[in-house]
Amino acid sequence: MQTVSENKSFGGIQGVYSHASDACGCDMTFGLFLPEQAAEGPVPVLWYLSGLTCTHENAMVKAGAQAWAAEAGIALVFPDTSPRGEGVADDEAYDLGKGAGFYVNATEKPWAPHFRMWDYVTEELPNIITANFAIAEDRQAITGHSMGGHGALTMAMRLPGRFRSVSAFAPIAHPSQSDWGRKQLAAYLGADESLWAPHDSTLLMKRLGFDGPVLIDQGSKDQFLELLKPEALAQAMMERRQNGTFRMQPGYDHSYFFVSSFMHDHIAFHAEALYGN
Ligand SMILES: N[C@@H](CCC(=O)N[C@@H](CS)C(=O)NCC(=O)O)C(=O)O
Repeated sequence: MQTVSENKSFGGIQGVYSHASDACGCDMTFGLFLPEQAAEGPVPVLWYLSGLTCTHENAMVKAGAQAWAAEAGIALVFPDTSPRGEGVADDEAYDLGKGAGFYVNATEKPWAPHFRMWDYVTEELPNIITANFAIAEDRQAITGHSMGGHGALTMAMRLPGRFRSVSAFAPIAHPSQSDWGRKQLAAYLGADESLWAPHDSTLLMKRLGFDGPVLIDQGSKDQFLELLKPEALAQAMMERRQNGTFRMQPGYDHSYFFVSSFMHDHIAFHAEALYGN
């Protein structure tokens, strides 16, 4: 693992690190904020998964999360959204290929050799951060924005016991029924839609739910509402009687101005779950 940069931030350190990834078969870069409490011993961690077109950097510089994470004594991890590098397949469209890994393990050409973001985020990167930093493995929570909200929700529901709480900002909530989903799941996983279901939060909510608290925020003026399908997830949460809160936030769009407006709420929500018994 190489240190790309380390900057003091709110008493802690905002680092950027790169490493050779076995899962993705290329070099990967991630951001990690460690609060100053990490000097005393392992701290809880909140994963933040980003959306389409993002790298590790967007949320790290625009979500305004470090101040609240420092206050709560929580580390933040900002993974990249896809494999990178010259030998990695890509598409001209912004919503497929690089910057659009959709947090799945691709099985189809030309994506299969590198696009293994599910394994990267759920297996390889957790091992790297717990081996190298003062992170409490038994106190993890996860959140994300848009495609990252989709990743956070699917990981939380499919890995019971891993995360104490899950939240999402404007998640892609029902990708198997959306143009933000059908195209990508077909490209990465093939035409058999039964293989898409484990990557659809609405279907997972109906089938599995989450054994912990859920918080979803969605802007009412989000320009991608028709693609995100928040009402499908809200309905599934009700049907499941899921422990959770779904908030429509009047007037907010899809941007990081929306994400940063509610970041304090999300970190406080996760802190309660992470510091409880
Ligand atoms: N570029 C696309 C939208 C992509 C987009 O909105 N990406 C969101 C996540 S889905 C984002 O976080 N973009 C990067 C940023 O705002 O920093 C478009 O204009 O249609």
